[in-house]
Amino acid sequence: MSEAVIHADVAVIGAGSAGLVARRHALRSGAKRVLLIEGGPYGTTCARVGCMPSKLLIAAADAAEQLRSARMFGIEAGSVEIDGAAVMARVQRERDRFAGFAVESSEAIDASDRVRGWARFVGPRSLVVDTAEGSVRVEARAVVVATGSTPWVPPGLRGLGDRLLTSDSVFELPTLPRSLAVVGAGAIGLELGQAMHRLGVETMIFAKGSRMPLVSSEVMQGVARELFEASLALHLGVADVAGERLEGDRGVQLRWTGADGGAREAEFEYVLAATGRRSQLDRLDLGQAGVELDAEGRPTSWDLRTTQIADAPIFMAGDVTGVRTILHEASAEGRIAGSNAARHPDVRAHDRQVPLRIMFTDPNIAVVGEIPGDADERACAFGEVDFSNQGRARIIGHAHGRVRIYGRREGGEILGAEMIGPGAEHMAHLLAWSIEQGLSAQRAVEMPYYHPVVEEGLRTAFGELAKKCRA
Ligand SMILES: Cc1cc2nc3c(=O)[nH]c(=O)nc-3n(C[C@H](O)[C@H](O)[C@H](O)COP(=O)(O)OP(=O)(O)OC[C@H]3O[C@@H](n4cnc5c(N)ncnc54)[C@H](O)[C@@H]3O)c2cc1C
Ligand SMILES: NC(=O)c1ccc[n+]([C@@H]2O[C@H](COP(=O)([O-])OP(=O)(O)OC[C@H]3O[C@@H](n4cnc5c(N)ncnc54)[C@H](O)[C@@H]3O)[C@@H](O)[C@H]2O)c1
Repeated sequence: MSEAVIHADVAVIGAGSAGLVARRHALRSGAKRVLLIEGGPYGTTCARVGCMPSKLLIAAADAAEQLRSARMFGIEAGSVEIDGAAVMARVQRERDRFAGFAVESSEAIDASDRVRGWARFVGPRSLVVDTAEGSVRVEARAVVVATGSTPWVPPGLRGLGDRLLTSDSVFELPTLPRSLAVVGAGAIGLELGQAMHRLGVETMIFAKGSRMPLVSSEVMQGVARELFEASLALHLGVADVAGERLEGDRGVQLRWTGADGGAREAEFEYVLAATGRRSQLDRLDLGQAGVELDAEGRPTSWDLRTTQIADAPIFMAGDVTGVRTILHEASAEGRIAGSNAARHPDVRAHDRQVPLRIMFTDPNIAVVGEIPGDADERACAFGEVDFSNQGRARIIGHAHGRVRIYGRREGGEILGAEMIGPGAEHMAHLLAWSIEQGLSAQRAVEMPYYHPVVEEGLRTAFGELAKKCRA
């Protein structure tokens, strides 16, 4: 039987955040027919298993923490009782609401412009999609690969069966676990590990690396380690983390080698692998598209400003690139990829936004723009503020953390910032917008600052930076 063939101007593989935006922008840029191909569930990673459920769990943890910390203000809230089933029910209810909107936006697309199944390349412009009804051939003038990423689990944890969690499954738990080993201290490990700890789950966090995420200078590394090690059972620099599923309800026996070289073990009800994510390229057979691939199957050439793979009629956007693996960058890349795919071969380079990353831990960790290394010391300077003595931070009982703002010595242009502290998620936005506007440290000091707010700390750091710069 011959395969059905669908002709399209642009084929978008993946109905996640990047793919949905790419489809819209391909249509806006003149494509007449855009085909959206999705192999998994609609609803997007962000809404189903990513940004939204993780922030919902953190919101519950923050509520518990606020009650506990009320004592500092002379308020006795009594013992904090956590109803794990109710916590997870709210996470799931609100998550379903968010994911429902994303499902609706996919299902609103005309059925003839959608295919459900896993796509693979059979040529630079040709795909085969394995659908429930058989395979479909797609011929497109250009293709957008927006296939996202999936959790990676180290071999030592793969045999844990029903007691192994990843971010794909943890939000499905009917109630909070009694105890949890979180393997990985990146964005997922620290956000979820801290939330679980605050929700009364006996939590230990382990990571192979010995550095804290996002911040790069040694000073900020020190601040991050000190703050998080003081409040969490955080074990950095461990090796050989491996587990064994125990019988019945006993959970998991986890073994690891501590940073001091000593062998350790402990029992946990569940293990959460938060050990990084891998681009979903495996099903795609990109080699068949004539794209040059490295040893890990990734394209050797991808342009951040055009999103094009080498000079192929193929564009790549979102987590699959493995470069800027966060939501607003997936959307930005979707916009570029969609419009360039529609215009191909008239491919245009777009300026990318100032990098901005935020971890929703308490305190927040954030990094904005470019962080100069030690080698750039002659051209760049920094100004700092320590939040342990900052007015508003002391008032609200969150007097910890530090902000370091970097700028160019010649002219004082603000380049970037590393921050750990109260409200860093908001201050990071101010900084990102300032950098986008080309603001100098001298001008930033002259901006309005209400009193008393944590942003006054930024003025202190801008002031110190301005003194080190020539106007
Ligand atoms: C726990 C967690 C918390 C996060 N928190 C934040 C946060 O607070 N802020 C933030 O900015 N980012 C956060 N992120 C990251 C953010 O979720 C991602 O950057 C974003 O969702 C990536 O979108 P995407 O479109 O690239 O991928 P996805 O939304 O994963 O879409 C890819 C789609 O492609 C489909 N697909 C794959 N291969 C094929 C194929 N061969 N054929 C057909 N379809 C295919 C998949 O099924 C999937 O639906 C978080 C991620 C996680 C896991
Ligand atoms: N707030 C946010 O923006 C946010 C929140 C959550 C997730 N995310 C996205 O999800 C991505 C993935 O997050 P992640 O935390 O899984 O990855 P990550 O790469 O940030 O961190 C991986 C961690 O796992 C550890 N690790 C790796 N292999 C190990 C092993 N074999 N044994 C022990 N430890 C090991 C590393 O040392 C590191 O601490 C992030 O990079 C980000 O793009 C973003």
